[in-house]
Amino acid sequence: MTNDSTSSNVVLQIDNLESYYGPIMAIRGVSLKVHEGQIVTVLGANGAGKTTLLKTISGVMDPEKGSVQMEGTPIHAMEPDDIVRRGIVHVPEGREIFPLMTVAENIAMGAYTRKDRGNIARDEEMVYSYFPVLKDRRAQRAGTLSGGQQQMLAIGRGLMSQPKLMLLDEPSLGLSPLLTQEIFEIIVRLNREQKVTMMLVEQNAKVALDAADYGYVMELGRIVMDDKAEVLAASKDIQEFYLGVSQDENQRGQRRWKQRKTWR
Ligand SMILES: Nc1ncnc2c1ncn2[C@@H]1O[C@H](COP(=O)(O)OP(=O)(O)OP(=O)(O)O)[C@@H](O)[C@H]1O
Repeated sequence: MTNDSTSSNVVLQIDNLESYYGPIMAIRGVSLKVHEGQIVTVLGANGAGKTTLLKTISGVMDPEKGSVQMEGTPIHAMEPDDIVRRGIVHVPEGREIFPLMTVAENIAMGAYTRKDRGNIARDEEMVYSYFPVLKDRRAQRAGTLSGGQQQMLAIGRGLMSQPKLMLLDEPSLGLSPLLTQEIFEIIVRLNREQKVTMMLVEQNAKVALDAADYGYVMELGRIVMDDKAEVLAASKDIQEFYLGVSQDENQRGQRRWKQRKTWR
């Protein structure tokens, strides 16, 4: 099974990727595809290699083997700035906003790689239209924002580079279920309305599969399963390992699963 059921262009293609931290092999022969317009999720538990995969795509880490291609061009030997200029932006785990700078300054920083400087004010307004709370707080230091607002700022700053592909590392991390839902609704709107293709890594399989078109599951640095998001959401293995449903409990478990409002 590969992510080939759509005829749209392949934005990102990864083949047999291997990445290491010193002697530790964190990515073990990963291959995947992301098509234009899709939301693709990579699910996996702590330490599965999701962050390392995103760091290797965005050029923060160099792979030992394999290739990363964007629209057919190899990018795995490029510098991170050049990868941003080509249209891939990485919204890191923990947001990594600039805490002492204001919200407006953080957003302006997102445009640092842009050659076309003409439409920056227009794009700032676009970001504020998705995240009105940031507009209200644009003169406030970013470090004083709540966790959810910082996540919004990290996404907003990423949008300022005019990405074709946004890499999102655990956007739900540390957020309440309600805020997680709100952030994911905005991610889906950005995908549909601003035509930003999304690759998001998550431990929260429920929200990620609800939003995604296609999903890959990582374990110990490998892809162990991939399929359309709705097929993964219905799969027994996914329900058992990632959605907290025990198959041994049979009907009792099934009943409880149906009653649960959230799966995590
Ligand atoms: N800086 C590092 N030095 C050495 N090993 C690391 C480093 N960062 C991650 N690892 C190891 O690489 C493997 C993959 O880690 P990675 O952070 O990519 O996983 P993850 O799926 O993103 O998990 P998490 O959700 O906890 O971030 C793990 O075994 C981890 O211990």
